[in-house]
Amino acid sequence: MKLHFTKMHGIGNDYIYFNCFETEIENPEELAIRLSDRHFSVGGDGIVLILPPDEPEKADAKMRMFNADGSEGNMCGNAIRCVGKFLFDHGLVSKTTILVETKSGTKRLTLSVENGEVAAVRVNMGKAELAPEKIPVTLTGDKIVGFETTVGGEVHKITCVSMGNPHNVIFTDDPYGLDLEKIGPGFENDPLFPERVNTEFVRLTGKNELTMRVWERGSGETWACGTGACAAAVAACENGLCEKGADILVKLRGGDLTICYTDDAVYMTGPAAYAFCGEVEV
Ligand SMILES: N[C@@H](CCC[C@H](N)C(=O)O)C(=O)O
Repeated sequence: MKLHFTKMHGIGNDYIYFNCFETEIENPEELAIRLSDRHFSVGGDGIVLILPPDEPEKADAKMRMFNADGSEGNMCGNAIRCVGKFLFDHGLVSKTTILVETKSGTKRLTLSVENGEVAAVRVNMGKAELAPEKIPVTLTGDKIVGFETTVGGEVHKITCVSMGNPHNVIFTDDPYGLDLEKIGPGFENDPLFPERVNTEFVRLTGKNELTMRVWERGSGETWACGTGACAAAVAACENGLCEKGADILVKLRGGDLTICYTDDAVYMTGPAAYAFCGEVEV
């Protein structure tokens, strides 16, 4: 059986998208593992299903995302911008404010359309959760901010944030000097994080400007992570490095995102792009 796919990326965080308004995908976990392989298949950081909403009166579409190891993520910031662009370009919605159901709640997307093209997508990513049990991280207290502990076999100051999925933020002088392939798995699988964790390695590089790399649970190093950029901005504000309520420029391997952290919600703005489309035998 052949499946039509669209490969899209949000600043280099690339997923294989399936239009599930038309096609039913069985066993997405297994498909994610198979198709994400960059040597023997399409290649990507995982797969994303664009589905009809569970509650059509309340949302326009639903998204499910699967990491390259087949695990399902609750939320994906870069993918949801691509989903917004896909829905608009394929006539599945004809408006620029779109509601998309995810495993971590319904998110509101605002599309900036210039000459018929989606130039950028702003997403209300919901409230950042800092309570340890919401991450989850096996530490106690109201929040874990700049807390010194052993993780991945070494002592680090960690800041933990949930953006629907778990994030652990480390401030470091030289994110690009780190051997993430070597140290990433130690963070991801540390018993401090019972559901594993995404880890951001972040440096303050200007006023309200951060430079980061990310090691994602289930996919390894990716060129960008939308929820990770939000977590980095939240952590920077909580550690007194950036301003709450201001636009924070987050520079990732594949490009830039603008993040704004408020008490009620975190807002993420960035691009979404097509790479190619095709058919794959499954
Ligand atoms: N790349 C994503 C996050 C994908 C999910 C993550 N690896 C998880 O399992 O928590 C983003 O852009 O937010």
